Amino acid sequence: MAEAGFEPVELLAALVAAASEAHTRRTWARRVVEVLARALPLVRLELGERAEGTDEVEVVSGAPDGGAIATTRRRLQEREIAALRSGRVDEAERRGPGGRSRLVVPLGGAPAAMFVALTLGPGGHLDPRFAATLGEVLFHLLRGQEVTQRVAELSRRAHVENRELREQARHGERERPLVVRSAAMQEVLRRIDAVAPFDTTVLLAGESGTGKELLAQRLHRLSARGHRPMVAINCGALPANLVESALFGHEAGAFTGATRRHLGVFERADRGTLFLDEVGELPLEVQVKLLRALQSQEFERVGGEERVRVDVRVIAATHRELEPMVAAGAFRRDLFFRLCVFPIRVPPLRERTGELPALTAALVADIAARLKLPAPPVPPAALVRLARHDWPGNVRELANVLEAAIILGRGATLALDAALAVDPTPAPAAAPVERLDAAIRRCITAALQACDGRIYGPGGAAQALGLKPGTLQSKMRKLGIDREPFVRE
Ligand SMILES: Nc1ncnc2c1ncn2[C@@H]1O[C@H](COP(=O)(O)OP(=O)(O)OP(=O)(O)O)[C@@H](O)[C@H]1O
Repeated sequence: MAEAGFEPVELLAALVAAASEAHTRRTWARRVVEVLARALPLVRLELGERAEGTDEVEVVSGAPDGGAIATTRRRLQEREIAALRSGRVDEAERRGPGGRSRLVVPLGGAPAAMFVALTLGPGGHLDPRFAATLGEVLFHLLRGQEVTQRVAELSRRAHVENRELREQARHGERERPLVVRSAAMQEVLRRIDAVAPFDTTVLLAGESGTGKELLAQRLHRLSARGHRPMVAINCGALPANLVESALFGHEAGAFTGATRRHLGVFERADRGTLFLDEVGELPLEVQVKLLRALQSQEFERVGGEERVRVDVRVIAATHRELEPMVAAGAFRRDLFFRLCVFPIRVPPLRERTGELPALTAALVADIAARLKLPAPPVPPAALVRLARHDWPGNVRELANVLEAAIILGRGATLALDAALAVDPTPAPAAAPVERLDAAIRRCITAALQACDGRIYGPGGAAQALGLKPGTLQSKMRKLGIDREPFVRE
């Protein structure tokens, strides 16, 4: 059965050759349009798929001569519904000058969920029986395209996951064991361990350097996703125009310089954990996109139309108080509630100075090993010196000071005085206005040092400060000052 102007068998062979290895529906549609347009006066091709349980259809459509392929959603037309129900080709002709015909070819038998609609220009005609055969071929090509797409997707995911896990393993070698001694941090750990097995979103709030990322790593490791990657992004480290692409990725050509498709952290963390560090720094316009992605676990890459579906567990961290930001309109209330499902406050180091001896010992051992130097001993006087400091940069600052002290003492001694002398953090005493609690801390630690950690009795710290021992102890509790490092046998 030959059609005017083309050889059906050749047409079908050309379709199979062109469309069998298309990776996406859009490429598939583009290739089918190109081949059909060589044989028929094709004006437009639509590939429709009925959205389950609705009278709506997702349409991928394209026209010949390099016309763009578009994806839309619309209501099904009466004739399309009838064709899908019967599984039979429907042909509608519009008469008059420039009259066109439109064939709706159901795919996959009756009732069908998919169709291809061909709009043909004047003189275009397709025998309905040939159109039905064409439908069968297109249906099988489409199934093939879906398999190709799935295989490509699985291979891409395996590749990404592999890379992330390798990266994580490299990072893990450097990951410090968490040192926790104080009651406050033990409570933090209890909360982390309790929420870990669930996919609940966790918000870690605490000053910079308090160990939020280390805690997020523990949370991830203890979760069912622990063997998959945890991908971290610092939302404050990128200019606003790049944050969106860092989160959701971009397609090639999305903006100047985007030469290749780039996967964002959402995709890289698929089936693992996404750690959104410094979430309070997110620009408002990105906050709304983040909220949508968190709600639906779906998003579009920048410059792309394809919806990407992921399965991520989110841990967010902030050194800023988000609630005042919400009140000031700098952080979206809805996003705040989305993130603040299970908040955990990580106390600053100055509220848990009791941990200093254990933390210092662990950090000195860890840093010395990394520097390939012997670990110097930590004399009690060094601990006293450390306990007097306010640690605005928390454990990170402590680690930095210890690293400098190990280097300056060449691994033999801990050259703390020299290290603290080069500490770029302005000492509270040098600041023009000192915070009241910092000043009180200084007085108390100085008295404890002078009294060898003794509180009661004559020559005790309470007497030296002119306070009742009970009052001193309550102030120490409030400021998290521990007397242990000052005690001398
Ligand atoms: N409890 C702890 N035990 C051992 N090391 C710790 C502890 N807390 C923090 N650290 C170390 O201190 C440094 C800072 O920790 P981390 O990066 O987790 O803090 P953060 O709160 O996420 O900081 P930021 O808000 O600036 O990102 C890291 O080197 C980490 O290994």
